[in-house]
Amino acid sequence: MIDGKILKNMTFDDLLLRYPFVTTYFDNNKLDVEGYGTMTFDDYLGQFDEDYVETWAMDKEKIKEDLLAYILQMLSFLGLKDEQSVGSITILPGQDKSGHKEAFEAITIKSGDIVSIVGPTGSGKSRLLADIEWTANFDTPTKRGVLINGAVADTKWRFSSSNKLVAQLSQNMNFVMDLTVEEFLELHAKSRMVENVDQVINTILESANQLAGEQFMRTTPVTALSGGQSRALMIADTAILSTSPIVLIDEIENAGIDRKKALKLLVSSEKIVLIATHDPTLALMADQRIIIKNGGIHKIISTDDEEKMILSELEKLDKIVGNLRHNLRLGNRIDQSMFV
Ligand SMILES: Nc1ncnc2c1ncn2[C@@H]1O[C@H](COP(=O)(O)OP(=O)(O)OP(=O)(O)O)[C@@H](O)[C@H]1O
Repeated sequence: MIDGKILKNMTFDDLLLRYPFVTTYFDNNKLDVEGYGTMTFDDYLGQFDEDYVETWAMDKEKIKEDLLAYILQMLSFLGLKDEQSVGSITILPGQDKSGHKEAFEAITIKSGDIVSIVGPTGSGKSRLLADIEWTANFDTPTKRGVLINGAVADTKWRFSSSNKLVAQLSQNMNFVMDLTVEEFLELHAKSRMVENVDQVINTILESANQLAGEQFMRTTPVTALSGGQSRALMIADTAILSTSPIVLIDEIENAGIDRKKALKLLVSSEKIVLIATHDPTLALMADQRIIIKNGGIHKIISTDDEEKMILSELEKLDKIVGNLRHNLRLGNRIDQSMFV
């Protein structure tokens, strides 16, 4: 949700990614923000000393208020206002496959949170994601309820194709159209009515290439992208251009993409990220994990310090496995030295 907090917490890079149109505000107000990407707006204003503020009659509070008002106005103009305002979702208990009531009161997930969903094959992980996508109102096989901002969801989320509550990143990302990466991103950026299409394409391409092992270019046809590259492209595109406040991921397989960076990119844009996974590294990257058993939510575990420590060990192991994979791909022999 948009309030003064974003000026305190978001860096310029984040602000520009989330609300690319703010560059116009900075230009109009003669604020030179070039080179301050890692700074927050509050910190940026903080560096103007009293003399400067007096000489130029700078009203810092007004600048902040106006920036927030500008963002809200632009979002409303672009028809994005409602989509931006999902601050939390709440899951209310239903029943498992045997009809037993789920033993929790309510699970609330806030924007910027990552939640993993684990459980045996066929236990109901995808079903939970589907309940969220459908904003279940005790009318799905699980009889769960899903609230948006603590209230029963507006039916617009269910039936509107432009007001998408959820962006899905599924296992298979096969492009069928004959477009280059640039053309694909341009189409998407234009449909979102962003101002600085070229800059947004650059940002997405840069982010995607940071996630993918093998680099690709603007001119690469989307049909020529590898599994990992297309996944990286879709993740960067979702984080930067999609206005859906919730991202549902049905397992990011290990297709050579940096999964930690990918999750970071998604949550940096204040999205709620839910990820169904069998992978321990991904499960522990989440702040909380939901354990599903026989179709019901069986337990909710917060990732504690010990698990976070184990996560960093797991990441080292993943690195070793990644290196082995790389060597296998290059046709090298595997030897003991690769295990350190
Ligand atoms: N509480 C429930 N009541 C009735 N049916 C359920 C319930 N939960 C899940 N199911 C059904 O069980 C089947 C398997 O569930 P689902 O596909 O969600 O499993 P999964 O954990 O995602 O499996 P996998 O790990 O193989 O992807 C689906 O048909 C789903 O609709």
